[in-house]
Amino acid sequence: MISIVIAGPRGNMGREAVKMVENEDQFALKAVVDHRYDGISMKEAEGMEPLDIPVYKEIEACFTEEQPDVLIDLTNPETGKVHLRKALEHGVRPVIGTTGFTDEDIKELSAEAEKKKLGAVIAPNFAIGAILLMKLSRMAARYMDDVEIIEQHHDRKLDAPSGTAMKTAQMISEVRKEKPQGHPDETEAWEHARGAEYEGMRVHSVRLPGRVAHQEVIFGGEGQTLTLRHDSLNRTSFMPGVRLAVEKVMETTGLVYGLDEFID
Ligand SMILES: NC(=O)C1=CN([C@@H]2O[C@H](COP(=O)(O)OP(=O)(O)OC[C@H]3O[C@@H](n4cnc5c(N)ncnc54)[C@H](OP(=O)(O)O)[C@@H]3O)[C@@H](O)[C@H]2O)C=CC1
Ligand SMILES: O=C(O)C1=N[C@H](C(=O)O)C[C@H](O)C1
Repeated sequence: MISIVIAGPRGNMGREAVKMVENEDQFALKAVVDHRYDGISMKEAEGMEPLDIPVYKEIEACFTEEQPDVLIDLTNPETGKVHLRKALEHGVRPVIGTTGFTDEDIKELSAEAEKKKLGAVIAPNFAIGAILLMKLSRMAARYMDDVEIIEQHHDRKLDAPSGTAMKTAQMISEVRKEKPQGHPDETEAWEHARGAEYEGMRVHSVRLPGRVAHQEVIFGGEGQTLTLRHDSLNRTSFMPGVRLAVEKVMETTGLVYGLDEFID
């Protein structure tokens, strides 16, 4: 049995994660962390599943003598970083779905997990299709090195570019030599018209009500283009990946950034 704490249980992702954990026989939900409630049970809190599970404001309250095995964090980048560090300090394995971390953050958090000799996962996208999109993009970039990424999300999203777009660009850069794209003399009459830039690749972030989570990776070559696209149509699409991350974090040591390592 894997004992789990979830941070962010009222959120879009947190609500789905609570349901998933409750439905899996090999998982037990020990407590949830929500900055708006403390010392009550989930069934007494507005916007939570009607469960008899304790809610704490501070994550330390969950790390009592009966330690959980895993923390799932689905909050925001500032909170996610604090939670990851505190989990490691208490010997609890973090699975962080929260996005908005910089390359520096990942390096620092990776060193901390290594020092503690504990498994940790930061997964910018839990959807299996999105992970395949990233892997296929890396494969395509070996042959087509002109590439732009367009990610689209709901307009409640805090971070840009999405964690998925950042990880995709990083995976592409493993095989693509850094180079500028577009016309060498191109100009922008309106600032940011060409989007964000990562090693010469351009990344465009669309935020609209009605969207959930979508990404296109477009490769261009002489007389041809290749478009790879993934769409998450609801948050349930992320749950098989959350389940996989929880199972894998129990078997690993050090930080794994992205579920691509777990999918052959
Ligand atoms: N890896 C993946 O596959 C996916 C990752 N995400 C990422 O997950 C994160 C959450 O997304 P989503 O569920 O849509 O966002 P929501 O805004 O719907 O949920 C976030 C929740 O966290 C709560 N929260 C904020 N601060 C704290 C805190 N200190 N302690 C506990 N809870 C806190 C918020 O409460 P309040 O509203 O009161 O502030 C809110 O209920 C984002 O970073 C998003 O990018 C999203 C989808 C998939
Ligand atoms: O905020 C979201 O919704 C999502 N965030 C993740 C990201 O930033 O890539 C994963 C998915 O795209 C949904």
